[in-house]
Amino acid sequence: MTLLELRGISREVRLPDESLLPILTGVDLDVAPGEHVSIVGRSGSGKSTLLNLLGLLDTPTGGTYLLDGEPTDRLSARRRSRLRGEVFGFVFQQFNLLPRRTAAENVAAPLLYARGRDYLRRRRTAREMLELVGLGARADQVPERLSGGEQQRVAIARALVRRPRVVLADEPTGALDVDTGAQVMALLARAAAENGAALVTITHDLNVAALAGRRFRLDHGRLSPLVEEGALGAATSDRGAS
Ligand SMILES: Nc1ncnc2c1ncn2[C@@H]1O[C@H](COP(=O)(O)OP(=O)(O)OP(=O)(O)O)[C@@H](O)[C@H]1O
Repeated sequence: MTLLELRGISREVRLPDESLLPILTGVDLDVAPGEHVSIVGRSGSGKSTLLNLLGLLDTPTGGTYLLDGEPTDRLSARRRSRLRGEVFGFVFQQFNLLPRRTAAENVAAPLLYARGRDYLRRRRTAREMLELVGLGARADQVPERLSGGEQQRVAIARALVRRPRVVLADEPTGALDVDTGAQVMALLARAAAENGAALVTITHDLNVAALAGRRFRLDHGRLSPLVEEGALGAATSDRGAS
């Protein structure tokens, strides 16, 4: 069963001079439950636009996006918003933590909109998620007291706290040094797998992409499998341009 299915997706924007700028063109992508997919591409290739479409933060201008086999273009705004919170967890390059809240409060924040038991147990669940990312002892620290790698681990715990079926990670190691980034990425992949969540990582870093079971390359809005040595080499040379 396919969880996410993009068929011939395009996304274009209208510029002030009324011309249309294509950002994504004819994108086909399937993501199965629990699998890890990575998408590499240079700056401006459309990576964030694609991730925003997958996460129901944006809508395509052409093609079909099926979630659990259901076309997403027929969803009401209310159902889109609910599905976004239930199905997806997001990890961003800049962590996006609430500065005046503790790590535990940041992780519990998505559960403030939950109901019943999930809401009532939110503090305990948040601490369990912080244990999962190795930060149980730092639960009461505010973000500025944590290193960049630790802040991203808090963001990972927050992304997983509602048990999403898919984690969408946009340059999750982009603000970290190489070694910390590698550790955080390995932890993200393990934590997503332990929670049974699919993971879609977009990155310009081939080492980050290499952890995924299936890898794709986005080039000028077109998606293709990243399989050959030549393609890997070409993507590596993009790093300087990002
Ligand atoms: N609303 C918009 N209006 C005009 N241009 C846009 C809009 N959204 C995106 N773009 C352009 O589309 C291209 C793709 O943007 P996107 O943010 O998806 O790229 P990216 O691959 O994530 O880049 P980066 O790695 O630098 O974040 C860019 O050239 C961007 O300037």
